[in-house]
Amino acid sequence: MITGTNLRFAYSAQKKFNFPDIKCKNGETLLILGQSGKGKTTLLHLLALLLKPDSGEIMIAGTSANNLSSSQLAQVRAKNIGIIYQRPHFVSSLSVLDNILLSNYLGDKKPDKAKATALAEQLGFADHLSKKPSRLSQGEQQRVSIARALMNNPNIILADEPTSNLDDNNCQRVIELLKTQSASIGASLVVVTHDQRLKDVFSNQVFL
Ligand SMILES: Nc1ncnc2c1ncn2[C@@H]1O[C@H](COP(=O)(O)OP(=O)(O)OP(=O)(O)O)[C@@H](O)[C@H]1O
Repeated sequence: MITGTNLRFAYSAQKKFNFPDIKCKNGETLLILGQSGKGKTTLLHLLALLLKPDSGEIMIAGTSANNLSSSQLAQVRAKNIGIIYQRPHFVSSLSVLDNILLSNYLGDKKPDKAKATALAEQLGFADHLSKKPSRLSQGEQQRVSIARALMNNPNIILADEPTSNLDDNNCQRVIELLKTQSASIGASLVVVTHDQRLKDVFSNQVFL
């Protein structure tokens, strides 16, 4: 479960955010909708413990992130959270498969090639596993980043605009996969987006 309570964050005196409270229990989904510039990525990065709020509290699996050191925050993140970034960051010299397996290394786990291959098949990019990420289309890269986020069976999956580069077919496929995967491992799934196509497929919603 992840909660964000009374979260405030400012980039500057002019750019301040006061976010609504967030709660997503294990096995549940939450859609956070907002137009461009409303702070969706900022909120997701706060929930991912990549940014520190000026006030308020984030609780991850019953532990408050307040007062944790940077190395403790990194540990909580690696153990609990799978993040799908708005723009995927890959190691360009590694293959798609090795980029996915990096999650296992970073999470202190043995590389699980069978799982990476199974996810690639489910997400429709199994033919590209040996290629360099730069040879894939944006939509394909987005699906690779989803596989990478799911590799360590996270308790919490945070997705930043996971469907924005996808056509309707792939949009449906990706959302189904995210929902099925998070339900099967009992994870909380939090999606931030401005993609109105997702409005009807998530029952819990928060608007920024
Ligand atoms: N590092 C930063 N320093 C200063 N301002 C920033 C920084 N990052 C984001 N902002 C500003 O904060 C606001 C919210 O940005 P954020 O990326 O969270 O919005 P968003 O809702 O995700 O937008 P989009 O849908 O366009 O990605 C924007 O006006 C942005 O310019």
